[in-house]
This record gives sequence, structure tokens and C-alpha cells, in this order.
Amino acid sequence: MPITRFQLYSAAPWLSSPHLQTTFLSLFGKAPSVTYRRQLFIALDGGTIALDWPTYSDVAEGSSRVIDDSAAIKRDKTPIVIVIPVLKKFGCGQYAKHLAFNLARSSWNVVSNNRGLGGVSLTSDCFYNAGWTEELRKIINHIHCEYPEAPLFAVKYLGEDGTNTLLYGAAAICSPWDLLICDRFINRRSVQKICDRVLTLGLQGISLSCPVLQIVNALKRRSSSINYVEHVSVPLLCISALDDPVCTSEAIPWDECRWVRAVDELFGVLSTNPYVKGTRKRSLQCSTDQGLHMSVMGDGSVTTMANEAEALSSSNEHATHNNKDEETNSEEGKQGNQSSNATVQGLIDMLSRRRRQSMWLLAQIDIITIGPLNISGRIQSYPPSTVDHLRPPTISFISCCSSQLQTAFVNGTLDSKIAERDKIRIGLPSKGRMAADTLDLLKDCQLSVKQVNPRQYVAQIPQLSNVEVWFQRPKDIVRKLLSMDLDLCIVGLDTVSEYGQGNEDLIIVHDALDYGDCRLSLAIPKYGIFENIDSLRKLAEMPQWTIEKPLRVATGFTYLGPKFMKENGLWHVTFSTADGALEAAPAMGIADTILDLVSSGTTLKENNLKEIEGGVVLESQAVLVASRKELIQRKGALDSTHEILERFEAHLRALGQFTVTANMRGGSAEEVAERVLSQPSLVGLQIGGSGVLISSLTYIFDEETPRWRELLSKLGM
Ligand SMILES: Nc1ncnc2c1ncn2[C@@H]1O[C@H](COP(=O)(O)OP(=O)(O)OP(=O)(O)O)[C@@H](O)[C@H]1O
Ligand SMILES: O=P(O)(O)OC[C@H]1O[C@H](OP(=O)(O)OP(=O)(O)O)[C@H](O)[C@@H]1O
Repeated sequence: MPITRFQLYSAAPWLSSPHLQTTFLSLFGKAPSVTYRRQLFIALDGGTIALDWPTYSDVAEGSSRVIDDSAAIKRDKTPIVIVIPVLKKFGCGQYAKHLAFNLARSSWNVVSNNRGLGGVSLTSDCFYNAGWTEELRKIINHIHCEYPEAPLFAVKYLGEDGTNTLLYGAAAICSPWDLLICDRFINRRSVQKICDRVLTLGLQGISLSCPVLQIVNALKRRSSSINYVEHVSVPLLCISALDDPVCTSEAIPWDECRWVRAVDELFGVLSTNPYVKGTRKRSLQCSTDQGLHMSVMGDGSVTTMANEAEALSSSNEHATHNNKDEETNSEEGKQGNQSSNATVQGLIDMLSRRRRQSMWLLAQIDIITIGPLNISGRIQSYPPSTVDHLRPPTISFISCCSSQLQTAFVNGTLDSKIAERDKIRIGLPSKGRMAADTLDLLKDCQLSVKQVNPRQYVAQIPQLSNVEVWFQRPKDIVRKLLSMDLDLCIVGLDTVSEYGQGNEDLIIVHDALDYGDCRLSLAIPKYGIFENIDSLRKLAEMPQWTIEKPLRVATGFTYLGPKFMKENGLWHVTFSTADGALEAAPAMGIADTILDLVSSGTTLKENNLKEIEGGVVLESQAVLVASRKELIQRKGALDSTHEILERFEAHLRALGQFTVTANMRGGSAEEVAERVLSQPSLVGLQIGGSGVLISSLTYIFDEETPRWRELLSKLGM
């Protein structure tokens, strides 16, 4: 049962020390018996990653299921919780098991992972490290593309990816927050040092084969989630024990966690949440505690409280609220909600004035206990049918969000974000293959971009006064179009398809800008078992691919890749990913095939690889893409898009067309006309003669272009 400040947990006297509690749990704690279905992946560095899915039979009371590869499950909307244990020795594995078990019983699907944990061998010299989030990012991408409809819940990573994260929410349980402070805490007292030794003993079995890393303080600082927490943009529940023997409360980012701008959102939830009871004043014990607190009661109810209430009561403006709150302290229901909100609002106003900041609010839950957390009391169970409502506000009252919170997220509508700016934003590739050609196309359409230097990421198009250009990396452009930070963009079709993942908000306005041509294609070695394989069908029919030994594909396209394979009947497939030079993977023995972009085919040839019939996933070239919501809702967005589209269409239509002005001999205008019309090859022209002008055309305008009509119909206009 969760213990809150109002129900202080008193341990038995013989177990009063948190160290003893942890040791007790490690020795005598009985974790639920859960068996896992394990999926193993080999990363490109040779490391082994395991995803462990708890099985249904172990949580029979609930409705959690084993996730398999069937198409039906792929459409499953059951939320998936990714549990990321840090250590499994010293009792920590018990926490993870309790967590997984209770989540699964509450109808959530659960997957647990980390390199080198849970008996997974370390097969590369790269060990788990708190600051290395790249692997987690890839895993989240992988799970998301496997189960695109299931909301994902899993802090450094969240802060790094800000609004770009694929997660819907997260919980950090006993996070060390600041590794340096925790390290110093552990080494401060001898009892802590013993604890450190025990942890190290637990690690010995796996760490002996690894090179010992001399982790310097700077690295600890950089790897700490405390530096990133303010950029988190999804609901984040942080649960810390104030007497944690390792993750000391001194490292908790009290201030950062409180800097939440989503005040209205929080109020909305408070006023509508049936569990909200009255407010209570109570002086808090911890010297670092200042500000507003919300506490989750044992029955799942939420209570607000504040240790600055005394200060508040001295403020005339808010005295009325406080008095009322005290009187109605024990009241429940609507009246309680109102007084709760009034108190919260009063504190916000007072603190805002004091700190001279616009608006902020803390939302914090303190749990003072040690031992397995039975979280079923607080994380609610959502049947799949209600999963669409899983996005806050349902759990947002425990959120810690950055000020960059998407408005769509806050209010469930897009309007306030739409109102935030009056310029239309077009995203263009900042560097790479597409960058120069994109600028050339715009220039050829008399839409030159004025960028003072290439490092300046915002620029203007003087011809379009209400349009701003934002230079970004192609994949970020698509993400920002989805998050409505951009309205329009030019990128390759492959990038939109991969990172847009079929999102209906993305509309291809112009699908053939005539540069950046390439294809996403499957390539296999020319040698060995593939020597006689020349088609996808033959590849799929090879007897070698089984559950135990699947076809290994190296690709950066972790959404399109699995989708293509399944659509083509290749079921026994695993994917590994890397940022470039994928063509080396088969020769290195890391993969059997690669799925990558090809244009001239030179790279494949140089690496002894070949394309196969039916292996092309996508033909790509540069495209103009827009956000449907932006086109509909942002004033001027559709007009600007129309103008850009018209110029692109007219210019591309004019490519390869020339005007020729020539002198032609003839007795009269009629005679010249007759000679021209009777000779399609214009034999009578004296090219090279005096007065002949040949110039390429810039535009051939249509009254109304087909693509514009198509766009209007896609927008339902
Ligand atoms: N031979 C090719 N290889 C890769 N991309 C190509 C090729 N030909 C055209 N393109 C286009 O160029 C895009 C890649 O451009 P760029 O190199 O800037 O991006 P990137 O490698 O995805 O970026 P980043 O370096 O941020 O990962 C592709 O998405 C594709 O649309
Ligand atoms: O068919 P080709 O003309 O040979 O082009 C194909 C290669 O170009 C791209 O790589 P890039 O040059 O972007 O380098 P990368 O592999 O490091 O991404 C792509 O990933 C292929 O490797």
C-alpha cells in the first residue's frame, strides 16, 4: 500500500534502518513468480539486448497478454510499460518484479530490459551506463513500430528528447537524479560504504570481463538526469524514498520538478478528479521542502497541501482562502475540490509574485517507505476501449512538464498553440544531401532564402513575408511537423514515411520535387548462401530463417523495415540499427541483409551486395509536406502553401521547356504561320542565325493546378 506523508510508515524497531530494510528485502522478500518471454536483439556493437515480456499465465487475474507478432496484436492499443531496472542485485530485481507483476495485473503490457541484466550475457565491451540513452531510444522506437497503437509509458532520455519522445508518460522510481551527489553520499559514512561494497559484489560477476571505467566526476554530472528534467514534456511521476540508502534525497531536483507551467491543466484535473479531497496544512519535516505538495492517499485519492501556508495566511489577499480551507479541512466532494483549488491558486499567485516568474506550480509526491511498491493502488487499469483517453489529464496531476508542453497535450485542443505565433514556418534540411538542392529549387522559383550564414537556423524568404524558414535535420523536421512546431517542410519521402509513421496529420502537398531521388531497398550479399537468391520471394523461402535463427536485417528504418517484412511474409526477422555505413554489416557478420537507401548503387557494389526483385520498399524523392491541422487552423497557412505550391508546379512543369525567338523568312505573317504549323520539326528555323533567342522557361502557370485541387479535397474543402 502506498504510504504518504499523512500515513507515515513506521517500520518495526528492529528494521528501522533503511539499510536493514533493503537487506531484509533482498534476503527474505518474496517477489511474485513471473516468467518472461524473452526477445533477444544484437546491437551493431555486438551487445545483446533483451526484452522480457511477462506471460499471461502468471497474472491470470488480470487481462495482460503475451505480446506476439500477430497482426491482431500489432493493432493492440493496450498501453505498454517499459520497465528499465538499473540493478538486479541487492533486492532491486524484486522491485522490478513487483512492478511488472502489478502492472500486468492491471491490464498493462509490460516489457523489461537492460544490457547485462537478468542473466543476459555481455557480448560487447559496452556495459550499461546511466547516461547512455541511445540504446533506450532505439528500443522505444522498436517497440513503437512493433506496436504502433499502444501508448508507451516508461529521465535523462525524456529530457533529451523533450517533445520528440514517443512515450506518453513515465515514472522514475528511486532515481539517483545526481550521480555525483549520490556517489559522495554513499562514500560519506562507513555504513554507506558497506552498502556500496555490497552493490559492487553484486556486479562482480558481470563486470570482471569489462574494461574498468574510471568514471570522472564530470561524466557523472553529465550522465545525471537532474540536468535534463526541466525539458521533460510528458507526465512524469517521480517516487523517491526520503530515507533511501543509496539515492539520497539531497539529490532530488526539488526546484526543477516544481517548475511546471501547466497550471491550468493541473487545475482542470484537480477540479474534475473525483478523488480530490480537501486540503490539509501540515509542516513538513524536510528542510528542502518548500512549496505546494500533492499527496496520493492509500485509497488512491489526491490531496494538496503546503508548508508555506503560514506565509500565505499572513497575506491578506489569500487569508480568506486559507480560513475556508481550515474550516473545510475534512470535507469531501465538490466543496473540497473548490477550496483545494483556491488554496493551490492562492499559493501559485503568491509564489509567482515572490519569484517574479509568470506561473509555476509544483506537483510532487513523496512516498516514505522502503520495500516493494504495490503500485496498483495508484496506477489505474485502463481497458483497451478507453485507451484513447490515456493521455492526460487522467494522470497529469502527477506530471512534471517543461514549459514547452504541447498545447494539444494540455488542453486537448490545438487552439492555444495555434495562437502563439503568426508566422508560417517551413522546415528545410539544414545540411546533408537535400540541403543545397532545396535552396536551389526555391531560388529557381524566385523564392530565394535569405540566410546570412549557414549556421543561422532561422531565415526569411523576402517574397513570402509571412513565412519563416527553419533549418533542421530531416528527421527532426518531420518530428517538428508532427508536434506542430513547423507547418510545412521539404524533405525526402523516405524521411516522412519513416518518421511520420503514417500519421494522418501529414499531407504530401507536392510528391515529386524532382531531386533527392533514391530508393529504400533490401540488399543481400552476392556470395555464400545468397549467391542464387535474386528475389524477395526466394529470400523468404530460404529454410535457414527460423524463430531461433531469424534473418538479421541492419537498417536505420526501424518503422518501414519491420512493416515491409511483415507485409511480405517474412516473419522470422530481427533488426539491428546503426547511423551509417550499414553496407559493412553483412561482411562483419552482424547482419544477413541491409535495408538502406540506394541511388547510384555504387556503395552496394563496392561492398559486394546486390538488390533483389521485389526488395524495393519505397521510391523516394524530395516532397513538400504540410501539417493538416496547421493548414486548417493557422491563419495564412493555406494561402502561403498555395503560393509555394503554384510556383513549384509551374516551375517543375517548365523544366526542360524553352522559348525560342527566331527570324523566319516569309512574304507575310500568314505564310510564316503556315510554314511553322506545317513543319512540326520547325525545319525552317535558322538556329544560330541572327536574332534567335533561346531561353529556358521559369514558370508555366495553370489556372488551377491539379495538386491544389487534390490538397483541398484532402482537407475536406
Ligand atoms: N544515396 C542516398 N543516400 C541517402 N540519402 C539519399 C540518397 N539520395 C538521396 N537521398 C535523400 O537524402 C536524404 C538524406 O539526407 P541527409 O544526408 O541530409 O540526411 P540524413 O543522413 O538522414 O541526416 P542525418 O545526418 O541527420 O542522419 C534521404 O532521406 C533521402 O531522401
Ligand atoms: O547508391 P549510392 O549512390 O552509393 O548511395 C547509397 C549510400 O548513400 C547513403 O549513405 P551516405 O553517403 O549518406 O553515408 P552513410 O552510410 O554514412 O549514411 C546510403 O545510406 C547508402 O549508404
